[in-house]
Amino acid sequence: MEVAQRRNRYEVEDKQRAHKLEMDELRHEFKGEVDQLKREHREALEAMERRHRAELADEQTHKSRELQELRIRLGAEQQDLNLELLKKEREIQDMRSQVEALRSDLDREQTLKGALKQKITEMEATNMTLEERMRGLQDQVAFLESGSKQQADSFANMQARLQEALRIAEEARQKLIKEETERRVLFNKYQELKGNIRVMCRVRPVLDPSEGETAKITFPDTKTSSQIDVTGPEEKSSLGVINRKVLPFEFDRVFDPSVHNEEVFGEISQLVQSALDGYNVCIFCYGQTGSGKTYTMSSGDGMIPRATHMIYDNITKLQEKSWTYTMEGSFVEVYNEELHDLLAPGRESDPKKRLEIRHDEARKQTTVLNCKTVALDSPDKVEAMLKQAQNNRSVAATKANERSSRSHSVFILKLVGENSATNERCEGTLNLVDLAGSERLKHSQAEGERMKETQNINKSLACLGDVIEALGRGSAHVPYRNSKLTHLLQYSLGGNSKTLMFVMVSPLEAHLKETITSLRFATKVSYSKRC
Ligand SMILES: Nc1ncnc2c1ncn2[C@@H]1O[C@H](COP(=O)(O)OP(=O)(O)OP(=O)(O)O)[C@@H](O)[C@H]1O
Repeated sequence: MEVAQRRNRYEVEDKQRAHKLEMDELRHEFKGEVDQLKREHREALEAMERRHRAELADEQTHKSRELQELRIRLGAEQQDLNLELLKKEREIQDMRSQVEALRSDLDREQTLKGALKQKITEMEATNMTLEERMRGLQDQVAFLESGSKQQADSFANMQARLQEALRIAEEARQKLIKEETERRVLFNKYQELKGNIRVMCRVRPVLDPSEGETAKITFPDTKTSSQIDVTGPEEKSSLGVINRKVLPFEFDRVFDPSVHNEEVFGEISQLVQSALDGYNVCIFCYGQTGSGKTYTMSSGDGMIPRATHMIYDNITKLQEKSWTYTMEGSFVEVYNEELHDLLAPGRESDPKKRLEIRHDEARKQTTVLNCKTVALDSPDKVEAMLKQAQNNRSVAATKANERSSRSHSVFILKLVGENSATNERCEGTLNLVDLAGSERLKHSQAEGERMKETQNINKSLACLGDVIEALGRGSAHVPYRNSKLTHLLQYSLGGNSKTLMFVMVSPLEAHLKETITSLRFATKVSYSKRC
């Protein structure tokens, strides 16, 4: 049993060993097969990968070639499109220019159409007028053909009507001329009622604050503007009280500093009219240096240019009343009681050409022998003349120190009017006088030439005051011959002449004394006419 068991065990162990060998062999075989399969599989995979890679590379090459081609094609197409776009833009531009051209053509056409329409309207109107005229002519032809009796009647009728119209026109003209003569008489009466001597006062404005303190000047009469009140300098009473009196002055008119030359001329224009009507007129500007005499008289819009412009206007209007005027101007200066021609300076140094005053007693007219007169047939000539006189005065000023304020200048305007219908004649003179500065220099301070000048100015201004005063009082003796100025103006101061004295006043406190002296002088002149 044991042997059987052992044999069995040997057999089992043999079988196990054989099985194990078999198993190992099988395992070995299997492993070999698996490795082989793995190798084959890997190789197949690798081959497949290589193939796929190659295919992918081929595909990529193919696709990139296609892409390249596509890009090239797109680039070409883009270029074509750009070219097309440029072409279109050029076409649009061309079309725009065409539209513009068409539009301006249209505008032109429309303007042309408008003009043509207007022409047609005008031609239609002309046509109508022509048709009317033709009808009239046809009527005339018919009338002429209708027998001479009717024609003669009609002609006589027309002539009678024409004569009647001419008679009425002549009557109206005569009436107009007569009315002008009457107007002159009435106007002169009105002027005489207003006074043949008038005194007005003008206060100039302060030109700059640096001029100094202003004087206390008031204008209480706002209705008639005829009063000026000046607060005088300080005065000490007998009791030692210091006081300032208000000094009232009254004139025909007082112009405050705000008044312009235009308004001042409004007051004197009636006197200019009187000169045109054949009366002699004198307008003086009196006052201390710098008070505004030259500004009022001969500045660009002063009395002289305004007066001449007014005269030109009126002369033109008077032509329809058969009046024709000639106007002549001269400009002289009275310096140291001697006459000088401001339009021909230096001529009087020749004794034969010295200026001399000649009076025509019968005509009551004055002429200055050897004095240059200028025919003033246009306003330009007046301006040129004023400029020349101004230049000549300035030349003299450098020679004789402030000559303009130390001499009297007289602008003489002679106006001669003739009426062809009535044979009336009138001769008037307008004298516009810018007097020398009226400030009183103390004689002790002035010497030599200056003293002579001062004496002459004081004398001539006092003499002017005396003459006007004597005329105002109606005195039998008027001292014209006491000064060159009054002698020159003799026929423009007396009789039915008109005189206006402007007293010019400075607004400054520093000039207060001169202001009061000037106002007193003017009051003396003004009161005399009321006596
Ligand atoms: N009403 C005014 N309005 C404005 N400025 C004025 C007026 N009046 C005078 N003036 C000015 O005052 C200054 C002095 O005036 P203007 O020369 O007329 O004085 P005048 O009295 O003529 O002096 P003179 O005797 O020295 O010639 C000038 O500069 C002028 O322009």
